[in-house]
Amino acid sequence: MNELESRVRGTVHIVGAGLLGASVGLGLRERGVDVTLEDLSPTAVALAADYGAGRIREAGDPEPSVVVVATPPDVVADAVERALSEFPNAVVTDVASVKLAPYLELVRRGAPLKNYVGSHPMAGRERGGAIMARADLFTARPWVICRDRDTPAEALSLVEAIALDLGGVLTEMTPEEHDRSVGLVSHLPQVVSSLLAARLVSAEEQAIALAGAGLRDTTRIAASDPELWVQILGANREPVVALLEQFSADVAAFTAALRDADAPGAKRRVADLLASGGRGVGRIPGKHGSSERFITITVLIDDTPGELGRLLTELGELGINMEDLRLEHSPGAQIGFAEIAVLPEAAERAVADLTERGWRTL
Ligand SMILES: NC(=O)C1=CN([C@@H]2O[C@H](COP(=O)(O)OP(=O)(O)OC[C@H]3O[C@@H](n4cnc5c(N)ncnc54)[C@H](O)[C@@H]3O)[C@@H](O)[C@H]2O)C=CC1
Ligand SMILES: O=C(O)C(=O)Cc1ccc(O)cc1
Repeated sequence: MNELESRVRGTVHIVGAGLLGASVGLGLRERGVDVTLEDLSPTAVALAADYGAGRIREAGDPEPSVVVVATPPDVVADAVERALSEFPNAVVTDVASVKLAPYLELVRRGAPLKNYVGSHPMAGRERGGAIMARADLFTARPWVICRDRDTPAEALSLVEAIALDLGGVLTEMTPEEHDRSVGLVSHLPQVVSSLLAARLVSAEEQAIALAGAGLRDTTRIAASDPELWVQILGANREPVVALLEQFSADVAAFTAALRDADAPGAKRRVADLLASGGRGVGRIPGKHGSSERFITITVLIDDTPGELGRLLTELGELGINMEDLRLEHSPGAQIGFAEIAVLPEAAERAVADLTERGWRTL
């Protein structure tokens, strides 16, 4: 294995060896860090060890310098409290999707929180378990750190070292700021996506057959684990309920305007609401963390072996820097669509060069 340098000193112990725990373990192992694993489920911990996320912790192992709690949110406070008492010299962090409820619970129990620094990597997948883990899950993704006024610098820097080793982009917030923010950018989208996708359950087959990228884009996260999300939403209900109430008011205003679309001013209300959606999308950070937008060129590719490879080779030959790539299949047709994102200034030349080489673009 080609080992990279690590900023982490000592052993990292991971409690909860599922998607997040095993991904942290895999990334740190790639950098040569000594990682030990623990899970309530013997199968889960053995799986994570088999995938290379670390070794199962045994009696007599050295005390870790850092403990990463990656259990489901409802037992995070238990696991953090236990780690703080079992390893009094270690820094304990967690990766739970909510930050205020576990923190308040730890305060309520009177846990010694000097060595606890809550954190949350903004990266995940729709399905849990070590089998879905990836060493590069956190690359270029925000990693929120909730430090306290009393957090010692060494404790903070150990948690930051893990986040940075895994390619995360550090962001400091209070637990309240964190929960309000993820309520908007992660929890509300989850509910909206799930409810939208739920409309499809009883839909006619012929309607579903017409579905394309628009529906897929707006429902991708609806396939997420309901059990995890019941916990996340329950723990962050206050901000999420407020956001859902605002969202419901928007839906009601939109519905009223559309119902009376011929009334004076109604078309403008519909247009304004749609346009504000466009402005919102424009604020979502792009691949490089800025709100720079790319232009997507769609290239038609025959559904034959090697066609995509040929396209990628030719893009390289033409010196076209691809910022993102997505593949779509046309239902029922022997054709695929390669959606290539490029910088706006490169788009015109890319289309011209590809067309000259015989590619069909949309
Ligand atoms: N799934 C996602 O996309 C993301 C999840 N998170 C957070 O990461 C944490 C873990 O989530 P996932 O890895 O997706 O779940 P997961 O279900 O893949 O893994 C959780 C693991 O914790 C184990 N576990 C449960 N209770 C335990 C206990 N008391 N002691 C030790 N192990 C225990 C389970 O057996 C399981 O293997 C959650 O707090 C979640 O909010 C954070 C970012 C993204
Ligand atoms: O799909 C996405 O945008 C995600 O990155 C998913 C996700 C789910 C839960 C989290 O706590 C953080 C991230």
